Amino acid sequence: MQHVAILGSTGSIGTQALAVIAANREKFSVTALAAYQNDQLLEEQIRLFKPELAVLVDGEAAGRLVRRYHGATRILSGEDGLMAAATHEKVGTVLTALVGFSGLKPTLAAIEAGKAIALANKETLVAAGELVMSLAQKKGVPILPVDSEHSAIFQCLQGEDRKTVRRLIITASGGPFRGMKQQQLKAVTVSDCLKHPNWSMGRKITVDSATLANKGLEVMEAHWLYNIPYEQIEVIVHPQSIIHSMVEFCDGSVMAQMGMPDMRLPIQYAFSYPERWPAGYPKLDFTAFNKLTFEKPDTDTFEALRGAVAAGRAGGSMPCVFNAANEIAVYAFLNNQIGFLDIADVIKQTINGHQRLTEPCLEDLLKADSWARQYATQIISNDYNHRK
Ligand SMILES: NC(=O)C1=CN([C@@H]2O[C@H](COP(=O)(O)OP(=O)(O)OC[C@H]3O[C@@H](n4cnc5c(N)ncnc54)[C@H](OP(=O)(O)O)[C@@H]3O)[C@@H](O)[C@H]2O)C=CC1
Ligand SMILES: CC(=O)[C@@H](O)[C@H](O)COP(=O)(O)O
Ligand SMILES: [Mn+2]
Repeated sequence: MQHVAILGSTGSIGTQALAVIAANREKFSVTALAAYQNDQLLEEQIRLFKPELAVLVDGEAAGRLVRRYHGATRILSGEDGLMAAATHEKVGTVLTALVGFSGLKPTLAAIEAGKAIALANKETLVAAGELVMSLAQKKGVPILPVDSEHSAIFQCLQGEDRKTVRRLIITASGGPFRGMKQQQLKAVTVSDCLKHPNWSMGRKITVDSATLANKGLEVMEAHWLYNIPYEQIEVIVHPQSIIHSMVEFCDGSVMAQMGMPDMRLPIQYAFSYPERWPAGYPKLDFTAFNKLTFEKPDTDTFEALRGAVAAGRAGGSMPCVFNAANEIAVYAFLNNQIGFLDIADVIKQTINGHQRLTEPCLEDLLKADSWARQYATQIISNDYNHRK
């Protein structure tokens, strides 16, 4: 029986993780659930999964839940509540499915407390890969990938000697604007952007997929998860999202992991590893997908990918700053404060304004993150607000 905590239980990954658990009820006990403010959905989840602890970071939302709910689950709020869920003594595995930099502190706390991490929150590794991976190594806890590409690579690497890996090939769908040039991208709307061709996901990652920043974040995530230099990580556009990523070995042999674009698969594998459990999710029909195609990413048009890889290569505090600027720019875009192409521009300006720290500690990264958020917010209010 696995005792799990799900941080971000009301989101796209969180709800799919609970679907995996519901389909394998005898294997799991859901000990803690945490979300930001969706008290209605969290209450439903409490009634279904009966956790010992449920957390809403937002105090008002937690207050609403406390007034309505009178069962056995303890309800907490705020950052302290989130930390309590991440470190609950009965929990063995913590699924980190919060969105953004907010995942970092609870993930570090969970590792410190010796929990296995099923990691969906890629921003944690982007912002603080060195700290997270070295703490995990020190504590002897596994970081099990949930992100589909990293799960694919993890599966391809099973039983292989890491020294024989020549390169990781990360696939990208290309997003809803694949093939477009900057002139066309000037006019795209939030609603165009939220129509991902293959995956149904939260709003932030869906915008990241459209700018290709998601692929840049994933390159950094792979660098830290698999301890592999950037020169050995390649991105290839594969519009069908059937091959989830590949590993090329020193003899030229390439292993690929394939499947329907369905996050329940990698989520389940992160929970079941080292076992593989049966599942009733839709299976791949090769006659329906009889053409798998590949192209080079257009980094002149989708500049965020090139910027992310450059930030990753620069290292130190730069990836953390890239991530923070991206988060601010994405939410500004979602709030119609800036256009689609401005996202990459805000990131670029923030990166250019940053004095990189070479070996940042956690406090340095927290400062770099908040500096970048303020800087990017200032750019948006100075440079873009007057254009509207
Ligand atoms: N969705 C997907 O298919 C994939 C997602 N990922 C990664 O997984 C992570 C989650 O993505 P996704 O599920 O799409 O996101 P969603 O926006 O759908 O869900 C985010 C979840 O995190 C909670 N949350 C948001 N901010 C905070 C905060 N400050 N403190 C505590 N909880 C918070 C939300 O609560 P509330 O609902 O109450 O606001 C919600 O439960 C991201 O890092 C993403 O990049 C990776 C691969 C695929
Ligand atoms: C499902 C998943 O893992 C996402 O990160 C997905 O990869 C997004 O699709 P893109 O390939 O368009 O970024
Ligand atoms: Mn992914």
